[in-house]
Amino acid sequence: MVNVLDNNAELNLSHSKILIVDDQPINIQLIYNILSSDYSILAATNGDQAIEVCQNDPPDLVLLDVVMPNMSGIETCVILKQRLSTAEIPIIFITSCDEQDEENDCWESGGVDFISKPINPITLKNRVKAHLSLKYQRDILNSLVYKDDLTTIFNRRYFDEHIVKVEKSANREKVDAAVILIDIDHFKQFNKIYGHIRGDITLKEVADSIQDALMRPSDFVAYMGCALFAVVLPNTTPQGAIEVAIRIRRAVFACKIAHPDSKYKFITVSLGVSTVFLAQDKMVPLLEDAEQYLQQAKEVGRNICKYPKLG
Ligand SMILES: Nc1nc2c(ncn2[C@@H]2O[C@H](COP(=O)(O)OP(=O)(O)OP(=O)(O)O)[C@@H](O)[C@H]2O)c(=O)[nH]1
Repeated sequence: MVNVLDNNAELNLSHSKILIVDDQPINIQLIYNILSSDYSILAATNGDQAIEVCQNDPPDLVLLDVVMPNMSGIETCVILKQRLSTAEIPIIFITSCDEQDEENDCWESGGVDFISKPINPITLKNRVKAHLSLKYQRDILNSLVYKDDLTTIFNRRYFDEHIVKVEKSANREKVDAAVILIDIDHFKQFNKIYGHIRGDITLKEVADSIQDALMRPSDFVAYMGCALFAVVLPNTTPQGAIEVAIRIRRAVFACKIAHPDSKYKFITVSLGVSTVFLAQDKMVPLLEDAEQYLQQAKEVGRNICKYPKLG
């Protein structure tokens, strides 16, 4: 069990990644010189680039210049806070202005702190360390609350809380989203043959192969209990979701975990895919829908994906 209140937390901060966002390369260089001996540094010279980096390679902290051409730091922060995959990244503003209005904008847009220019290296180092420590401790708490002990992937509680956000955001922004339900076939029999300890190891192996089949940082898989897994794919077309489901089915089969009582002779999974279509005006309960397709997959012989007809 990890000790959340461990005073040695700073030992782990050296793995932290910090994104510096400033339209002036000389300012990036200045901050880089102060922090690069303690942390890994990423850099972006405008808001669009910063958002792209946060989505594809999420940093532990962003140092964001307020005044930038095209998209300001405040606008960039608002977008990062709106998106599910980037909302939790702490943002410290770097500001050259000492007006109260700008300070208020920094807080209101979702920043956790701000540092005034000219930068005092000691202040920068201490603020960064303080916010990384907070994030580190929050990550540990989240992992205790939201991770499944056996499989180490997300648990049912995480799924329940996040599916609501994904469904709402898909309907509000009129983007696609999908859920894939995955059930291990004839697992009762597998436990009977090999025992529960081997069964547990197999659950972990299946969880790992599903996780490895997911390519985007915003995708996630949760263990729902009873050999059932749920994958959530925000911002994914129905066609894309079906491709992921097929990839998962193949990945699990490719593990070649012997199962003498299966007609395929190896552990297989059945999958049900449910999708929210772009611009659809009614809310589709993704989980219930996926459950029906999973049932169909079980009925037609297992080791298969079932999904809605594409229009
Ligand atoms: N080893 C192990 N087994 C578990 C765990 N949780 C649930 N199971 C077993 O997983 C099996 C799930 O069975 P079901 O999904 O109902 O049925 P099945 O035998 O897989 O058959 P089909 O799903 O119809 O292919 C049950 O036998 C549970 O006891 C666990 O944490 N560890």
